[in-house]
Amino acid sequence: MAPVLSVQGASKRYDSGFEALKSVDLEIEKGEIFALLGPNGAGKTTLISIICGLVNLTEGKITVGGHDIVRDHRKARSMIGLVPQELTTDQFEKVYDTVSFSRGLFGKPANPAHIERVLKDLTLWDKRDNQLRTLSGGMKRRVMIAKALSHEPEVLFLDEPTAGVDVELRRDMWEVVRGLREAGVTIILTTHYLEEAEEMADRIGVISRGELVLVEEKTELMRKLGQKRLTLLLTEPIERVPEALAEYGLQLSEDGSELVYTYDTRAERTGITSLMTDLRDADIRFRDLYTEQSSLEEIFVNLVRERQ
Ligand SMILES: Nc1ncnc2c1ncn2[C@@H]1O[C@H](COP(=O)(O)OP(=O)(O)OP(=O)(O)O)[C@@H](O)[C@H]1O
Repeated sequence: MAPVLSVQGASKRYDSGFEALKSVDLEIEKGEIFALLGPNGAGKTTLISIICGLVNLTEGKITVGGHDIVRDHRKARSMIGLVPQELTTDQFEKVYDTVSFSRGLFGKPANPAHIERVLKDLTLWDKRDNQLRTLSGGMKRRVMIAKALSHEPEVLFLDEPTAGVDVELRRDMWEVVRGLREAGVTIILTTHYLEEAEEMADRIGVISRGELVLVEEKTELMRKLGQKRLTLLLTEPIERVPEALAEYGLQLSEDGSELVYTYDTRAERTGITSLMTDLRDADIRFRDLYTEQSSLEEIFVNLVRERQ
């Protein structure tokens, strides 16, 4: 199946001469949730803005639903919904009116049944006659999503959907996004919250200094790049790690009762078997052990650091 979004060799040089994007290639399949991660200034907003037609492409080719974003701008744009970070709506307007007005901006004929479905999906139907200023922050965010969905786009961009919201609202937003995916919408979100990417995305792209340094299935990314930590709870505390075990780079807890061994799950040999033998030879015994996989956050920090 043809990808719903195709980005080929996309580069952006701002008038200042600054190269904000360097030949980015990316394909998004229909129905995916794709998370674009990157530190401040990495180029996330630039990429989204180009796809949405807000910033001009310097080089490359981008299609949305097969439509070229430059040559066939209107068609491409009509397939995209964009939920900006900021709430940009007249606070005195009513929910229903602002959502159906957004649809009109795309030159689409009125479709009350669609607006009703969108509002119901986002549990806004009961609030349809409320002025926006009377809604909670979470409800206002839902209205922004409803507006972006009003013209039946195939791809929805969410720019930092949960920036600065509390934990409860964040979980609520995740539910909304999952529901949208079930309804067949392809979702591309940018986030600083790794927990968010870890929780929701099917695939993750990491952008750093204008380069898409990695695109990977989330589970594969965790598996491939993840380091594991093996913690041994010692029977008797020790004062220091014996010289004979130096090669393992073990970390001893302050009270001397836990030893931590970090190993790479990608490596052919993890070194665990020989560590066990060497521990026995050094007469270090343990009463229990557990392993932990590093979080996406650690993976991400390591990856970006490697590139700097
Ligand atoms: N109009 C512009 N002219 C010149 N440089 C720009 C312009 N807009 C953005 N940049 C630069 O391009 C780089 C990428 O910016 P962009 O906003 O795409 O980053 P981002 O990944 O979205 O960051 P954030 O997470 O902070 O939103 C930054 O270094 C920024 O200063």
